[in-house]
Amino acid sequence: SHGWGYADHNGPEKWCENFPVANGPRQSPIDIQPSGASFDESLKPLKLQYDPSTSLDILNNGHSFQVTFADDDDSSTLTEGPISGKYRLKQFHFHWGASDDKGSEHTVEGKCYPAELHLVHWNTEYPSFGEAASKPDGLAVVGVFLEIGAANSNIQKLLDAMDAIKCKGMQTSFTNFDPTILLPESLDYWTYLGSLTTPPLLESVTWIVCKQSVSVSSEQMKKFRSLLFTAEDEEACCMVNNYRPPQPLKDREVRASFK
Ligand SMILES: CCCCCNS(=O)(=O)c1cc(S(N)(=O)=O)ccc1C(=O)O
Ligand SMILES: [Zn+2]
Repeated sequence: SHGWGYADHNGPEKWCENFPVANGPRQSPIDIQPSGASFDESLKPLKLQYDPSTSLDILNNGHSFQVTFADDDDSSTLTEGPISGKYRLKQFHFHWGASDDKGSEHTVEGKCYPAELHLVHWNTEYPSFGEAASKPDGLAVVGVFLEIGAANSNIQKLLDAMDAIKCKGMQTSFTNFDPTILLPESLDYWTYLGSLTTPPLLESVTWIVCKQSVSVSSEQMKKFRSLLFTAEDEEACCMVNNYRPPQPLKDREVRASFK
């Protein structure tokens, strides 16, 4: 298992061996310090327009699970917010911990959340996702924190598919799903220039992290942890702690869309 992962032998502390950009100037995630963020009145509200008919399937990709969207037209897009132009939704996925006290990638004044949702979009200025992923303004990822509280019936729709994608490489149809229902009521956000949080760690992401979290119950978090990093024919390893810890802010500013 030479591939990257989240274990001691192939986890975040080792990624720089094959991906030297891991120590680059704009790595993600970061610890967000609200007192250090500057309110920018020029930041617009996020405009998320998703067509549920673009959702295709749900997949265990060996490092998370993702819902993949058809991105061959402008049916599901992100516009406004801190970005210019139009970005298409490609997939969303989550990061989570082995227990409720950790799991998010971004932290807020050192506070970890039990999980974090990422909605990945690519700039239609470029001909494809793969092209966009290598450009400094190629990707825009919306991050949403999950906080332990009431059970979330919208997240439950995803969890009901977990048994069908238990092992790496398993996927099943997941149609007619509108990811808007996963978002918090307020779309106030922090934004900064960063990177993918998994290899290849490309420094091509405009991060848009929502200030408000959404709820998930402790029982629902146990269902996330029922997934496996491993394929059916491998020794089972629970899919937990699939998060990268916060990286140095270096010469970057974090802006807030709200006072
Ligand atoms: C061209 C290579 C790009 C690979 C990145 N793909 S991705 O969908 O943007 C992605 C983003 C992220 S993240 N956490 O949003 O940076 C994590 C995983 C993946 C993935 O590939 O599964
Ligand atoms: Zn992610």
